[in-house]
Amino acid sequence: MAKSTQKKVTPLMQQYNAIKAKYPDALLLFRVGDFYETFGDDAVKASGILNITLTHRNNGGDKTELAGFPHHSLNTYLPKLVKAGCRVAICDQLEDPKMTKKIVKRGVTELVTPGVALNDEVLSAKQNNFLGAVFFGKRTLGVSFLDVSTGEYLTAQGDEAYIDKLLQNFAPSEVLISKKQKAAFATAFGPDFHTFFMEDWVFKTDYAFESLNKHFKTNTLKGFGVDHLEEGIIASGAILHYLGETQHHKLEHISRINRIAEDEYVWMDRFTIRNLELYHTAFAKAITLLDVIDKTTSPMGARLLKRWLALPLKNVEKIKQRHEVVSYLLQDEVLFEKLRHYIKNMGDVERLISKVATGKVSPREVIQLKNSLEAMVPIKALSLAAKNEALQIIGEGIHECELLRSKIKETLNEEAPVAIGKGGAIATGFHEELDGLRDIAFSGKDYLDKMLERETERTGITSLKIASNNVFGYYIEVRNTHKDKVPEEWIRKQTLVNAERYITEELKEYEAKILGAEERILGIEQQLFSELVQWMMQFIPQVQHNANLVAQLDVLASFTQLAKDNNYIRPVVDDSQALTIKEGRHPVIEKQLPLGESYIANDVYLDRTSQQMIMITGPNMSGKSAILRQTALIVLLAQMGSFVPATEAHIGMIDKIFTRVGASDNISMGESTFMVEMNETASILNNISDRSLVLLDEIGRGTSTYDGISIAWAISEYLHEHPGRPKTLFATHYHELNEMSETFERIKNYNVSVKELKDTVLFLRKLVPGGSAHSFGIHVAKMAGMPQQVVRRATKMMEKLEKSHGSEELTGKLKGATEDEMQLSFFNLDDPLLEQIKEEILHTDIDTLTPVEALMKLNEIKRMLIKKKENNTL
Ligand SMILES: Nc1ncnc2c1ncn2[C@@H]1O[C@H](COP(=O)(O)OP(=O)(O)OP(=O)(O)O)[C@@H](O)[C@H]1O
Repeated sequence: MAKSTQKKVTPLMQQYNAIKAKYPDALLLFRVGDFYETFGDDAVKASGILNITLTHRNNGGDKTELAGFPHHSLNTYLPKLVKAGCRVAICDQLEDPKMTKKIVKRGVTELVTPGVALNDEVLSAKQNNFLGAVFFGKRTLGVSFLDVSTGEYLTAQGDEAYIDKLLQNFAPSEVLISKKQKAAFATAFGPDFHTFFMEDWVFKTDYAFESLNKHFKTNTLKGFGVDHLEEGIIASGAILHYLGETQHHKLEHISRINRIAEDEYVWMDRFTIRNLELYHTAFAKAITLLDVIDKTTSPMGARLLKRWLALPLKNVEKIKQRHEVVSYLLQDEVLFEKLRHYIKNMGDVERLISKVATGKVSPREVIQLKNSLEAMVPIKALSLAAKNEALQIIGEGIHECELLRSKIKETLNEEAPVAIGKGGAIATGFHEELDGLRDIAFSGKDYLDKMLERETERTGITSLKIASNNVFGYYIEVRNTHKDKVPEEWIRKQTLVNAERYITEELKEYEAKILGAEERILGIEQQLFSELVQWMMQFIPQVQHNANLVAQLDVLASFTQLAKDNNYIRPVVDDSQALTIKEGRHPVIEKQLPLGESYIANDVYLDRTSQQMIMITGPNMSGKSAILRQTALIVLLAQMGSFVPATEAHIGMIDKIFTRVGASDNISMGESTFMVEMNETASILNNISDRSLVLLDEIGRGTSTYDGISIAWAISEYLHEHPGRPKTLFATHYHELNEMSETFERIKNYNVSVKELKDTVLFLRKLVPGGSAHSFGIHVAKMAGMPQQVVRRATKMMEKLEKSHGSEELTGKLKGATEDEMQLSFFNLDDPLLEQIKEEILHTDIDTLTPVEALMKLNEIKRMLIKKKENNTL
């Protein structure tokens, strides 16, 4: 393309080149007549993604690639381009080609990017589509999220782990970053986000505060409770700037900005969210918790449920309120069914009202909005009548929007079309002139018949005919036999062999009217509709408020349905410190068991005084992970306000949930699996509180057995001795860890029971007190279909190993290591290298050392020792 500009270029291509130069990183859809065309590299890309024909046009001697599609197919093709990750600039004709002799004026009217989309085909009903921005400040990081399709605008700031967690929760489709911080972002959050880099000056404090105040028409952001979040606001400012750049200027629906209040929600880091498979899984087809619990019937409800799942509450009173509502709805079946019925019939009010704000709403959608608002009237009445405080509060909050509804009703036709240009949007009786024009345009035949009748009677001519043709327009035809009866005022237009054609004053007027009528009808309809939409803007906050309340009702009704369908019970969440779950089940696994099999429920009890840590041993596949995860999921469900899969659950409020799975699948990231595992674990050890729930699954698995056991032992010891006394479940293959309960009083051993048959094991999946004697990996290998030969050989090898390296030997050593013995013997050696190591350790300030640093140091020492060993053997 660049080359072609130097040669002789057509005016159209000159215009194209000028516009393209302004949007170099976007795919430009260039409207030419009835088509959107793409040229050059854009054409190659578009034809590949859209599977449309790529042709060439000879452009001043240069061959330029060309691919296009009809303009009315934009809704089909645009989503495909955006979903493929393209930024798409839509360049339209800004004037009517008929009105100009020169080249039509064109300009970009919208830049659609993955994070800024309003098109229903690009959006998914059940999911928010967030645009994110991240700013690395000197003290802290700022983050902001905006869903332009719903108007939700959020900000927060905190350390890297917190921002990481939020990015995971809100899963933005696009993240804005300053060009200068490109590398910092990639290092901190990895390569998985769709990013866009902007000039550094956009990320400035003054500019951000100014932009937000200007947008909200405020002098300060204090009213939103975000004015102290400087880094967060910088990120939010970048988002507003980006909206301007992408030609999104109608943003009335973004009426407030909210702080994501970190302290109100249960902390879960990204590993935990991933491990618990809350809303995404490692395998695309696997079922998530969200899939199982989502019984919402409105898109707003579905989106809010995901938010509640990502941000479970810590406030015991609020949690209780939600449980109250579910209890109430369970017991008042009639109310519940009615509420569900009305919510189900509701459109996506939140997105509909955003479309009003952005001026992209169609007449049919306005009718949908009205119908949804009508459904809110009974919802309000039902909620108010309920004998439940939380429901009543919701009922009180719902605006009936009567004025809005009646105005829409009187303005629009109930059967309004999808596009205003199709006509018939405005209701009959709303606009006198419009009605008159419609009469003329649509009841023309009737009018002419009446005129014919009148003129026949007046003139006494029996064979009169009124018709029209392209050349002469409307006329009255008189056969020659009646020529003498023609009134004087009729003007002759055309003479035929047997007849004369005339025009009358009335017919002339009628003709003028009818010719302009259709065009005029469309003009008036368009104007009335845009006046209506403009007028509706004042109701945006009310409608958004309603949408939010209905979303809450929908989620609470969804919890009710879930409890009904799956036999969940009401948990007790309070400020106590213990966790009691009786006959708990895994909400996802229990739905996936083969027909005829039932889930084996298990009890779990944890507290800070007698049973702080449970060491769960058991063979592979016995159900250890399931017990760990179900415990976390039950706590999560309870604290988001849902009932839980158990027969009893008493939960002393949990403020943080950590889960770690050994040897997770991060090998592809390049770090050694073990190091990743240790990094992940270290971040737990640094963040635990006295209300934390820690789940460790096979930690230490990523290294050799001895290393693994030592690490697992050290971590357990640390957690036991930590003043927070976090409640911990530790699943492990290493039955050697059972020895710990002898030394550490709050560690208790349990195992997932199995029955050993002649040469196989039967999984009973029951958690019972006591450790297990050995692991059963070989049995599982056999079950998995390993050849007999391999299984036999493995059994032999194990027997041999157990004889020569009794596991008692190892645990004995480990226990001994807690005394000073080993350290003394180590430091007594007077080798120069060991002397160096000794100095190194003595100069280490243990109080300020993080667990990761400790591991690095240990690794360093190990390397020195290995080197020495190699030198000695040489
Ligand atoms: N309580 C239960 N009732 C019925 N089936 C269960 C139960 N617990 C687990 N299962 C089934 O057993 C499978 C293995 O469970 P799980 O992954 O928890 O075992 P594990 O002991 O952690 O194994 P590994 O040590 O190999 O990780 C599950 O996928 C599930 O299908």
